[in-house]
Amino acid sequence: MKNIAILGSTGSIGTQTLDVIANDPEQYRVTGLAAGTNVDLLVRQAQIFRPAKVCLATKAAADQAAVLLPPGIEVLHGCEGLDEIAAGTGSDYVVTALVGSQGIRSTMAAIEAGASIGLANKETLVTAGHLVMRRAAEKGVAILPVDSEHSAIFQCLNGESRRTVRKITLTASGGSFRDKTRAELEGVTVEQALNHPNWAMGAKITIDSATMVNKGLEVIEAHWLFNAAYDQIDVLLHPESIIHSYVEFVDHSVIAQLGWPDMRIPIQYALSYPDRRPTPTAPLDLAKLGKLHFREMDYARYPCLRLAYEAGRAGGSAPAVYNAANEVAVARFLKGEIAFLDIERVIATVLDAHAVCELPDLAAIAEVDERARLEASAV
Ligand SMILES: NC(=O)C1=CN([C@@H]2O[C@H](COP(=O)(O)OP(=O)(O)OC[C@H]3O[C@@H](n4cnc5c(N)ncnc54)[C@H](OP(=O)(O)O)[C@@H]3O)[C@@H](O)[C@H]2O)C=CC1
Ligand SMILES: CC(=O)[C@@H](O)[C@H](O)COP(=O)(O)O
Ligand SMILES: [Mn+2]
Repeated sequence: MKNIAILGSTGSIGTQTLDVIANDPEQYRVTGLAAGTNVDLLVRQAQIFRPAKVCLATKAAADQAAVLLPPGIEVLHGCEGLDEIAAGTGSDYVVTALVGSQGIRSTMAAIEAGASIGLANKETLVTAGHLVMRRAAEKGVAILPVDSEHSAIFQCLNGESRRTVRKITLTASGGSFRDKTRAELEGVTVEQALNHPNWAMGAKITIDSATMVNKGLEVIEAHWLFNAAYDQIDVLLHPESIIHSYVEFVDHSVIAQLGWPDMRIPIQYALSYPDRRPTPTAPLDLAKLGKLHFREMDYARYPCLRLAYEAGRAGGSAPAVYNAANEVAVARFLKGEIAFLDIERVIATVLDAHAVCELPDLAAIAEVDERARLEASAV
C-alpha cells in the first residue's frame, strides 16, 4: 500500500490521479490533498478519499472548506499548508500536479521528507533542475515522470545505461494551431487556442502546446531527468499523439512507447513503478487507426521551441527566465491583454535582456523569477 499526497488534486492531472487510485484501491491510500480555490471539488474528493489533511491556497477558501468537510480532516492553507501536505502527512509518495514554478518549494519539501515524487509539474525541473535532481540523488529519492513523453522515454530506457543512448526524440502534437501558417495565427482567439486536438488538459499547458513552449519545457525536463545533452534531444511532429516518444540506441535500434492519448496510463505507471498495473483505459487498436503521421519540426514556425533550446543551452538562470516570462505571457493572453503571437515576443524580449547567473540557488532563482515576471508584465 502506497500512501499518497497530491498537490493540485482538483486539476487535470490531480483528478486523473484520483481516478487511477479509485480504480486500484488496495494499492493506494490518499493521505493529503492540496488545491487552489476549487473548494467544492476538494471537499468532494476529501469525502471520498478521506485524507488526514487538505490544503487550499487562501484562508478564506480553507475556512469555507472547513465547515463542509467530514470531521477529523485537518484544513490548512497557503505555502506553509502546501509544505505540510508535501511533507507532513506520512506519505511515502507525492504527486506534484500544481501548475507553474510555484511547485518548486513543495517539491523540495517532499524530497527533504524522503517521499518518492510522481512529477507532473515540469516547470519545477525547468526552473531548478540542477537543485531538484541533486537533492533527490542525495536523499535517495526517486523522481518518476508523469509527463507522457518522459514516461515514454523512462519506459524505453528501462534502466539501460545512458552510454548506449544515441538520441531521445520527444513527439509533439503541434497543438491547437498545428495546421495554421504563421500568418493565420494573427487574431486567433483564446477559445481556439484552448481547443487541443488530442488531450484534455489545464488551460496553461494547452496554450503552451499551441506555442510549442510545452515541448520546449519538455526538452529541458528531459535534459534533467535523463541526464541527456541538448544535442541528444530531438522533437518530431506527430499529430496523432500515439507514439509518446522514443529512444534510439547506439546500434540504431529504436524503442518507442505507444498508447491512446490518456494520461491515466503514465500516471498509473509512475504510481505503481516498478510494477505494471491495469488502467481504466481502452486498449490501443492500430488496425483501427490505420495510419500514423510524422513531420519534421519547423523551428521558424515555432520560435518558442528554438528559444527553449537556447535557454537550456545557456543554462543557469536562463530556463527560469524563459519559464517565468512564459507564465506571465500565457496569463496575459488568457485575460485578453495580449495577442497569441505576443507570447513569443514577450519571452524573447525578457530572455534577451537577461544576464545569465550560472548556478543559482533557490533564493537566486526566486529573485530572477520575480524580475522576469515584472518585465514580462510590462512588455
Ligand atoms: N494536464 C495534463 O495532461 C498534463 C499536465 N502536465 C503538467 O502538470 C501540471 C498540472 O497541469 P494540469 O493538471 O493540466 O493543470 P490544471 O490547471 O488543470 O491544475 C492545476 C492544479 O493546481 C492547483 N493550484 C493552482 N494554484 C495553486 C496554489 N496557489 N496552491 C495550491 N494549488 C494550486 C489547482 O487548484 P484549483 O483548480 O483548485 O485552483 C489545480 O488543482 C503542469 O505543470 C503541467 O505542465 C504534464 C503533462 C500532462
Ligand atoms: C499529455 C502530455 O504529456 C502533454 O504535455 C502533451 O504532451 C501535450 O501535447 P503536445 O505538447 O504534444 O501538444
Ligand atoms: Mn507532455
